[in-house]
Amino acid sequence: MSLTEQSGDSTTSTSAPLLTAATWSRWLVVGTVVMSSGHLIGLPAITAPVALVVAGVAFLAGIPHGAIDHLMAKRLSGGAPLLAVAAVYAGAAAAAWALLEWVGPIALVAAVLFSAVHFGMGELEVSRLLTGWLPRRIPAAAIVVAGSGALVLPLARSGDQLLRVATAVSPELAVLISLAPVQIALVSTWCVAASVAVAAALRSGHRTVALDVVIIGALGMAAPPLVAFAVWFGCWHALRHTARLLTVEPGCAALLVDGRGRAATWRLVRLSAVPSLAALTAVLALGWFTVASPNPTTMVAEVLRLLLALTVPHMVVVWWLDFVPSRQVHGPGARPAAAPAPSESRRRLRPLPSSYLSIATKRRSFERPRGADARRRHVEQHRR
Ligand SMILES: CC1=C(/C=C/C(C)=C/C=C/C(C)=C/C=O)C(C)(C)CCC1
Ligand SMILES: [Fe+2]
Repeated sequence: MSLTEQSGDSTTSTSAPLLTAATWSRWLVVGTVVMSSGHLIGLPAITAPVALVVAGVAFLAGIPHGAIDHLMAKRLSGGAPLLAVAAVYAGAAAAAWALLEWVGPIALVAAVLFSAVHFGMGELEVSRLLTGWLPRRIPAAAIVVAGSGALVLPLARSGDQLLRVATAVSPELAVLISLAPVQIALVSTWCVAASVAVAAALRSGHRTVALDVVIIGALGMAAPPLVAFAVWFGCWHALRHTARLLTVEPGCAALLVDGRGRAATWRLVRLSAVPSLAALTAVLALGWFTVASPNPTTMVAEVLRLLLALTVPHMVVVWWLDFVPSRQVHGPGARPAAAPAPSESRRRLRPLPSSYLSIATKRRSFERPRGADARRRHVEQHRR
C-alpha cells in the first residue's frame, strides 16, 4: 500500500484537495518520524534548538486553518451579521481565557480534553470523506481517540521541552503529566483505541484509515514530544482541515464542482489572508515580547493561554460544522440530489455530511464495485 492509496475511489475533482492534503500530511509526518529515528542507526539526533525551530514553524503553519471560522459560523447561524458572529467568537475566547487564567489547572485539563476530541473528530470526519466509510459507534469512538494520538502520546512522554512549556502554562499540569500512572493510562488508552480502530478499518477494507492511525502512533512515539505535536498540528490537522474547508465553503465548493480546483484554492487563500495575517502578526509580536521579556516564562504562559483560549471558539465552530446538514452550510437548495436523506444519516447519531465531498465520495465508493454480488458486499462493508 502506498501513502497515496485510498480505500474508496475518491478521484472526483471535489475529493482531489483532500486526497492531496492526506498524501502530503502522511509524507511530512513520515519524514519527521524518519528524521527523528535517525539516531537509532547512528545518524545525529535532532538537537534541542532545531526541535524548537521546527516546532515553532509547524505551530505557525497551523494557525491559518481557523481563519475562516467566522464565515463558517455566519453560515451555520443562518446568516447572522458578521459583527455579531465576531463578537460571540471573541466573547467565547475571552470567557475561555478568563477560565484558564483564574480557574487554573481544571480549566486547562478541560481545554486539553476538548482539544483531543477536536483533533480526533477531525480524523474521523476526514476518514469518512476519504473513504466513505461510516463506522459504527465503537470503531468511530476508537478512531476519535486514536486520532488524538499526536497530543495524547507526546503529553504522556512529556520530555524536557514539553514539560518546560507545560510548566509555564501550569505547574500543576506539568506535575500531572509527569505521574507514571497518568502516563501509563494515557498510553494504554491510546493503544487500546488504536488496536480497535486498526482492526475495524482493516476488517472493513479501509486500509488507509488503519495506516493513518499507525502513522500518528509512530509520530507520537518516535519524534521529540513537542515536535510530534507541533508537526502533526501544522502539517496534518491544519492541512487536512483546510482541504476540507475547500469543499465546505460554498464558493470554493462550487468552483471545485466545476473542476476549477486552483480557483477554489485561491478563493480560500483570499478569504483567509487578512485573518491569518492578523493572527500571525499577533502571535509573532507576542513571541517577540516573550523573548525580550525580563520574565520569559510568565510571558510564554500568557501567550499559550491566549492561544488555547482562541482555539475554544474554533473547536465549537468545527464541531458545529461536523454536526449540521450540508444545506445549512451551503445554503438552501444547494445540497446535491444524491445526498442521503437526513433521517437516514441521523441513524446511529452519525454526523450529517457537511460537504459536497462527503456526498461525492460516498456516492462514488458505493458505485465502484461492478456486479451485483460485489456491490452487495461493498454496501455491507460500509454499513459495518
Ligand atoms: C497545554 C500544553 C499543550 C497543549 C496544547 C493544546 C491542547 C493545543 C490545542 C490546540 C487546538 C485545539 C487547536 C485547534 O485546531 C502542549 C502544546 C502540548 C504543550 C504542553 C502544554
Ligand atoms: Fe483545528
